[in-house]
Amino acid sequence: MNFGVVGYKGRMGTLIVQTFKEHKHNPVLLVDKEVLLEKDRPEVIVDFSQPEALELTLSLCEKYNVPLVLGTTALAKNHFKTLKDFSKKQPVVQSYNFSIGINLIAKILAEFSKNFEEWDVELVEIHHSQKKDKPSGTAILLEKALKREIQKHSLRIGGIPGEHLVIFANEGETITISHRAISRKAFALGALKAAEWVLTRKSGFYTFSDVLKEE
Ligand SMILES: NC(=O)C1=CN([C@@H]2O[C@H](COP(=O)(O)OP(=O)(O)OC[C@H]3O[C@@H](n4cnc5c(N)ncnc54)[C@H](O)[C@@H]3O)[C@@H](O)[C@H]2O)C=CC1
Ligand SMILES: O=C(O)C1=N[C@H](C(=O)O)C[C@H](O)C1
Repeated sequence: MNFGVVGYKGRMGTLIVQTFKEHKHNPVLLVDKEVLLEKDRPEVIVDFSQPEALELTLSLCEKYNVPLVLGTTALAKNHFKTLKDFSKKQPVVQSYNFSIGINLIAKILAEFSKNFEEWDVELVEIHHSQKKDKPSGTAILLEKALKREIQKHSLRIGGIPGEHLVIFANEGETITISHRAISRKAFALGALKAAEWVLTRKSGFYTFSDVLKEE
């Protein structure tokens, strides 16, 4: 497929271009701050950048009439509204975490949310010191899965690609559900799976769990 990447100079953008190329896909549209390289028409656009880029990203999706895979975090309500409006025309896959492991944990939390009602719960998320937002998008995703408010603690140290711990405790015991991304490749491969999948879809707003459901 011919693909486009917004944020192509970043940690994730660089790896997405590399990973997609390894799977024989061609980067034809590369976008970053003050850079727009248009070689050909993309069939899908992948955005791992900053929320401020979303307007430009959606205008490019409109221009080429193509779907979007969106990994950018720290989106506000108005961004979701714009995305949902756009998804009436073209499919959108949005996820704050494109790893298989986190999406499995979200499924477990959703399934057992009732069993944990009487337990205390807090979440610790640990990321590299360059990360701009806190709490992480994944912390928000996991809170939504559990269907209750979670106290969140954010650490920004070193080069850690991403670690999340959901800690439950009652008077006599604790349960910790944890996930560590040991490489950003996990997210890049997830974005690739989503990009290949979204080409087979009609319009609609999807998450990465929808992509994984159909495997
Ligand atoms: N959903 C997921 O699985 C994952 C999501 N992320 C998210 O992806 C985003 C990018 O993360 P990193 O690559 O680590 O950050 P980064 O800072 O290394 O890269 C971001 C890139 O976007 C560019 N950018 C910023 N504003 C822009 C704009 N207005 N227009 C065009 N380009 C713009 C920057 O110049 C930079 O090259 C963050 O929101 C992060 O939280 C990161 C990893 C996994
Ligand atoms: O910025 C990152 O690096 C990451 N961002 C996502 C998040 O905010 O949850 C996903 C992953 O944890 C890495």
